[in-house]
Amino acid sequence: MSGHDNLNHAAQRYVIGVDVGTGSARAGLFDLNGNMLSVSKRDISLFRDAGSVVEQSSTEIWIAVCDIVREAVALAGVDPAHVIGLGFDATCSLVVLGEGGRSLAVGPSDAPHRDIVVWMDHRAVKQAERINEMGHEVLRYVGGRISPEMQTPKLLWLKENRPHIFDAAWQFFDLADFLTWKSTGDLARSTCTVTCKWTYLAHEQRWDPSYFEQIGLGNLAEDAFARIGQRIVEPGTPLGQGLLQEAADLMGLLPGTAVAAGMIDAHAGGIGTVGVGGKPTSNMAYVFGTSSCTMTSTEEPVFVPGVWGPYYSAMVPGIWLNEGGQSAAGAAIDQLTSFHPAAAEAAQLASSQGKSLPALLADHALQQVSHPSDVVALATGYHVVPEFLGNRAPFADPHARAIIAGLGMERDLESLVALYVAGLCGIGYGLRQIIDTQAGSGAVVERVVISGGAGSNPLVRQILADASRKPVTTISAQEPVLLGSAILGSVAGGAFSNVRDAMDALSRVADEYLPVENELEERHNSRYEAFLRLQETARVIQSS
Ligand SMILES: Nc1ncnc2c1ncn2[C@@H]1O[C@H](COP(=O)(O)OP(=O)(O)O)[C@@H](O)[C@H]1O
Ligand SMILES: O=C(CO)[C@H](O)[C@H](O)COP(=O)(O)O
Repeated sequence: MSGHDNLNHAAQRYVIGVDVGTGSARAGLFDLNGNMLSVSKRDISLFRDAGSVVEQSSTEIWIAVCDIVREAVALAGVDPAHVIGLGFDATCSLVVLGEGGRSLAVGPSDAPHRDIVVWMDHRAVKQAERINEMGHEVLRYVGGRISPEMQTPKLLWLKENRPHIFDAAWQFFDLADFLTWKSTGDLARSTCTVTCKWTYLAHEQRWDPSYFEQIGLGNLAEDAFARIGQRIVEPGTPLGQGLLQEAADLMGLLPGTAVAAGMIDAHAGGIGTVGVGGKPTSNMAYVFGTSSCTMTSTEEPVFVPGVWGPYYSAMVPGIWLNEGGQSAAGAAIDQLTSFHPAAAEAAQLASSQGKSLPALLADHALQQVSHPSDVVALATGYHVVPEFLGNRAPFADPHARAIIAGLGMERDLESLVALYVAGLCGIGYGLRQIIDTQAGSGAVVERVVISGGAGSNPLVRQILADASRKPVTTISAQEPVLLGSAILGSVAGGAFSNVRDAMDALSRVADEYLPVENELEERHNSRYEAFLRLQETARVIQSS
């Protein structure tokens, strides 16, 4: 082959990344320089019931995923034979399937298509509390406390409340592992999913049966973990024989196309971003979508009470991860703004302009100032601790609740804008609190590298930099989370020999948002003090 042919050959190889977030699934087709040639998206349903039940349908998600992959290939106009690999990431939601992959109803509605307990479902709060009281050694590797967002409390809830479903279940999957199984028929689980959400000890490459016995899930251990994962592989590992014929037909790809072991969505955002500057340990990945996830990598394990981890090899291979963030972040902004009297009118205005409500509010805020950092002045008197769905870090407290301070009788759009800015500041102060807490335990970061739907807005980035006092960096990829899953596909497809090499090659710094250094710095410092005081007050009054 001539040099010219070689170049052509490289230019004609593509990879696909699929990201299943809470509210939508996206597929992006990339070349091997990290350029995204096409993207396709579908909204996915959330079914909510009384209490904190939140469910989804794996069938709906699978159909959406196949459709968007087919669309992305068609939009880019590439020959499917030139697609060398496919990677998946998804929220860490629990999929429950019976023999032959039949959907099992996970909740009280008994609707069989509702076979996913979504990550944000807090039905297992009591089970999590009981597990925490037992204090098993494995909890050291989840920040000291298991979260009801993780899978073992959810499995225990199923066993106690829907024993017929628990007994009938053939496989319990994290959503990303479900998608790779559907695509290839391979039951392997990813180190990322089982380490972060199922208490697999990746640093020792084993499950701990005594944990499962102690908490009342001993039968999962008795059959050598056949229902939750016997073969655990690194993200990016090629699975099975690649795409099955049926999946390939649905996706418009060739059977045998390499499929990579996947990742949780936040972690894909992490590998899509933290490689910039060549030093993942200096960078905190911040994935700002429905929730927010802070992902910090260290060479040695760092134990930070209240911050999930340390997890070995769960994101960047061969190093440790601490994961914090907030359960509701974009969702907190949505909830906060929905209470305001001007919300419905503003939402209509936004839709008439083809924007989301938060995007409209950000634009309105920017129109009133000469520099983005100045928007903090619009929020004067308003303070928000946006913990609508508990505190993920650094308190690991699912019972924590939000506080909104400073409300008057205002009904106008301006006050809604002010509330929105105060909400974003609150998200930024939560980030600052996590950065400070981790630094106190030895995990120091120099910058925040941002991704996620909410993180794509320039005003959001500037407010986060000002509130957290860290530079906020963006990478050149338009969709860093999709790039992360495409990186996995590129490794499985043989374009790179490992994830680290692919990260180095494909992520490039784009912009940097520096923390403001004029008198507004002091304004943020005093607002941060107010945030801490209000958060403490919320904790004190929680049970009264
Ligand atoms: N400019 C913005 N300001 C604040 N929040 C935003 C903004 N744009 C989007 N969001 C929020 O981000 C969330 C969607 O992010 P995305 O990453 O697409 O979601 P998913 O969790 O489904 O992956 C929604 O809660 C949305 O309201
Ligand atoms: O717990 C998670 C990561 O560890 C969830 O998957 C995540 O928080 C949900 O992600 P998103 O906000 O992007 O929908």
